[in-house]
Amino acid sequence: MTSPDPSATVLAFEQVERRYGDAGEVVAVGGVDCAIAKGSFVALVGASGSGKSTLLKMVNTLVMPSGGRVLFGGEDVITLNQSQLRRRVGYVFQGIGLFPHFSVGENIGIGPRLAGEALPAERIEELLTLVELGPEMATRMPDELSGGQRQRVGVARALAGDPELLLMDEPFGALDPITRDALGEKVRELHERLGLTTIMVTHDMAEALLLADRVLVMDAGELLADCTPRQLLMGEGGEIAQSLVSVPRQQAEKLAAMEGRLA
Ligand SMILES: Nc1ncnc2c1ncn2[C@@H]1O[C@H](COP(=O)(O)OP(=O)(O)OP(=O)(O)O)[C@@H](O)[C@H]1O
Repeated sequence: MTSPDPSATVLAFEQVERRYGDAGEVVAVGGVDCAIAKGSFVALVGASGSGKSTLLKMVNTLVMPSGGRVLFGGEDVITLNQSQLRRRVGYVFQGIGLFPHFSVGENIGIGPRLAGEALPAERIEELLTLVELGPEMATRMPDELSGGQRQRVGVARALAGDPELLLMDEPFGALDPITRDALGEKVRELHERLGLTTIMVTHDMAEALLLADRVLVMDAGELLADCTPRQLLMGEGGEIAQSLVSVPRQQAEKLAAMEGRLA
């Protein structure tokens, strides 16, 4: 496993804030400070509405901060060339977001195409292979795919520009648990193989503990905990983080108790 390199910060949030409403009364993200090391796989967890998506969207400027800065490779993202930024940052959207009237191959190549470059068929095939889909999928339409296959296409599309950073917003939310597990492991393997830095938003603490090497917990726009899975399992991170950890823990305990009764 490639270990994260704490000496090389690839992404830094400096007092990042995003407010909504005429008077800025809705605080979606309220002053987040955090540095992400090159090569790390970070899970961003927290209740619905805690600001996870907003924080992620400020990295590739889909949302602009109301205050503070997001630095990518040491530079403020809003000063970077936007099409280059979109190439360097792969984004897997919540709810997949494939274009229904474009084929799978066209969906995968949409980022480079918007930047004026057509992806060759071999590259599309290579990207499909990376996510374990056959080359024949390139000509299919999104509604001819299963949810898991669509999500694989979403990952292939995010990887099309050879990104340094992969952002995933609740990528496996709508999938059955078996497909979800398989895709999670696939993404972790691609993270290692392609030398990526990855941030994944998830509601599922078990998924975060199993896949990530660092877990950030958000609540009401604030970063409440920044722990390794081991630290969380040892009881660190505070009350809200521990209430999230207690969900998979109690499930595991109930299953173990059932197994005990069956034995
Ligand atoms: N465009 C917007 N206008 C007004 N309020 C917004 C807007 N986008 C987000 N918000 C508010 O900001 C807060 C954080 O939203 P955000 O989508 O970042 O949360 P989240 O943690 O990603 O939630 P979920 O897990 O449900 O996707 C919420 O209260 C939300 O209603």
